[in-house]
Amino acid sequence: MIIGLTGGIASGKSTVSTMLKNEGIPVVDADIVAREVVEPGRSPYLKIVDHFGSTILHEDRTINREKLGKIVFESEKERTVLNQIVHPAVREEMRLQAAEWQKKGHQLIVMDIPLLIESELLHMVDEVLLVYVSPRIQLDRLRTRNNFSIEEANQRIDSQLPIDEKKKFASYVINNEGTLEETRNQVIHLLNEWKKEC
Ligand SMILES: CC(C)(COP(=O)(O)OP(=O)(O)OC[C@H]1O[C@@H](n2cnc3c(N)ncnc32)[C@H](O)[C@@H]1O)[C@@H](O)C(=O)NCCC(=O)NCCS
Ligand SMILES: Nc1ncnc2c1ncn2[C@@H]1O[C@H](COP(=O)(O)OP(=O)(O)OP(=O)(O)O)[C@@H](O)[C@H]1O
Repeated sequence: MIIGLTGGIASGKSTVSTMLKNEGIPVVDADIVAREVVEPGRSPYLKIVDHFGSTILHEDRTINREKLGKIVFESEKERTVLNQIVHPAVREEMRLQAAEWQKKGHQLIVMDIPLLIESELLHMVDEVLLVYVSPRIQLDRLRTRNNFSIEEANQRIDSQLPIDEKKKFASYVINNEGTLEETRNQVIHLLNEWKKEC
């Protein structure tokens, strides 16, 4: 069974995926894969430099994610260009990684995909697990973690489907508004449920 783990930016996907990994569940993480496929020399990297120019590079020619982030979260048009370059490579690599885990005998695999619903990737997973926090908590945690102004944080939140809309697509919801211990208890409860199904 492949579980798609999703949620809004800074809702706690990485927090939950770390808890799942600690319980021995393989997690394929779209954010990590999206970093790997834009390493210098890879095809998406070349396309990004071609479109956005070398001003978005650090001196060592790696991508300056802060600069690129500023451009794409200020412009839907530029974000669409970046998504069209990066997403096909991310999807392909994630499929390969999930297949590797299946070959090793794992029956339960989690794919952590922030844009699972927006990018119409629901066909890649059997069930959707949403990590939920209220929009207020989401804004506060995002601002604190990234040191963003309200405007910068809202740009990123507004680039995604609102978290309350995402809830409608979920078969399971973890409420991450409380303590980490409360979240961990929900993770363990779900794992027990899934293990019965596998
Ligand atoms: C814009 C980039 C350079 C900013 O990099 P940065 O290191 O600051 O952020 P990071 O990659 O860790 O992403 C943090 C979060 O931002 C959100 N986010 C990232 N990309 C997007 C996007 N294209 N649209 C909406 N939200 C996004 C997600 O919630 C993600 O978890 C980077 O996010 C990127 O290359 N995005 C395009 C690829 C993508 O869509 N990744 C998301 C999973 S496929
Ligand atoms: N239950 C919690 N209580 C307090 N802080 C939390 C809790 N869960 C997560 N956080 C904090 O909120 C922030 C966002 O969490 P996390 O990085 O897990 O979110 P994410 O959904 O993976 O983010 P992104 O979309 O950017 O990848 C982090 O700073 C994290 O430490």
